Amino acid sequence: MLLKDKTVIVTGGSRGIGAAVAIGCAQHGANVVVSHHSNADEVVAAIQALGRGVVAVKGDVADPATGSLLVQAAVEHFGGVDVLVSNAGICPFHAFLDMPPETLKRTMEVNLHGAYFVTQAVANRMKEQGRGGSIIAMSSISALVGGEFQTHYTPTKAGVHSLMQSCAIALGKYGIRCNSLLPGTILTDINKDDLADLDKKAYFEKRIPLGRLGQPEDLVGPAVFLASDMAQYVTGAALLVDGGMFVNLQ
Ligand SMILES: NC(=O)C1=CN([C@@H]2O[C@H](COP(=O)(O)OP(=O)(O)OC[C@H]3O[C@@H](n4cnc5c(N)ncnc54)[C@H](OP(=O)(O)O)[C@@H]3O)[C@@H](O)[C@H]2O)C=CC1
Ligand SMILES: C[C@H](O)[C@@H]1OC(=O)[C@H](O)[C@@H]1O
Repeated sequence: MLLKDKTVIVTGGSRGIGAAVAIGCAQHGANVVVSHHSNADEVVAAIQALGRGVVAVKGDVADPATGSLLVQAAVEHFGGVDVLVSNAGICPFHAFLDMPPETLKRTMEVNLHGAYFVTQAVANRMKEQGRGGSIIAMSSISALVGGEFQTHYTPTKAGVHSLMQSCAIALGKYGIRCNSLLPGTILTDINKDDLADLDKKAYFEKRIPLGRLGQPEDLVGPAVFLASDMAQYVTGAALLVDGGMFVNLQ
C-alpha cells in the first residue's frame, strides 16, 4: 500500500492511461478525484469496488477554473490533496502544411495550458497544506522525437516535460516534487485510428525491444512509484516507459 490514505487527482482519469493510473492508485490505498470531460462511471465503479473513496469531476482542463474545482473536490471529500497526475490530453493527427489553426490552438490549450493551470491550482493547495506533495505530468516519448502528423502535439509534450523541470525548481522549497512520465506507444483510444494502419503498427512492434506495444497498465507502477514516498528524493526527473523503443536505432 504505497499510497495509503493519500489523495490523488488524475486528470483524464476516465479512459486509457488515466483510468489505469486512477485505479492503480486506489489499489495502492489512495482516494481518487477523477477529472474527466465526458463520463467516468466505469472508473468510479471500479474504485468503489476496491473500497476506496472516489469522486468524479467533469470539466475541461483548458478552462483555468477547472484546476480550482478539482482541488475543491479533493478538499471537500478527502481533506486535501497529496498527488496530481496531470494526464488529460488529445492528439488529433493531422498533416503540418494544412494544419487548421483551431486544431493547433485546441491541442496546445488542452495539453499544455491545461497541465499548467491544474498544476498551478494543485501546487497552491499543497503549499498551503505544508506537507509537500508529488506532481506527475504525462509527457511522452514525443517530447524527444517528432511525428509527421503530430507537429501540433509533440511541442505540447516537450512543453509539459519542461513545465515539470521548472516547477521542480519553483516548488522544491515547499517539498513538492515534480516529474514527468514519457510513455511510448500505448494502446488507447487516442491512437486507435492511427494504429488501424497495420503496417504502422507492425513497424512499432518491431522497433520495441520488449516486443509489444504498451498497455495503459504499464504506466501504473511508474506513476505509483513517483507518487509515493519511495521517490522522496526524485524531482525534475523524466522516466521513459516505452519498452525500449526510444533507444532502438538499429
Ligand atoms: N496512448 C499513447 O500512446 C500515449 C499517450 N500519451 C499521453 O497520455 C495521456 C493520456 O492519453 P491516452 O490515455 O492515450 O488517451 P485517451 O484518449 O484514452 O484518454 C484521454 C483522456 O483525457 C481526457 N480529456 C481529453 N480532453 C480533455 C479535456 N479538454 N479536459 C479534461 N479531460 C480531457 C479524456 O476524458 P473523456 O473520457 O471524458 O473524454 C480521457 O480521460 C495524454 O496526455 C497523451 O498525450 C503519451 C504518450 C503515449
Ligand atoms: C497518440 C500517439 O499514438 C502516441 O502519442 C504519443 O505521445 C506517442 O508518442 C505516440 O505517438
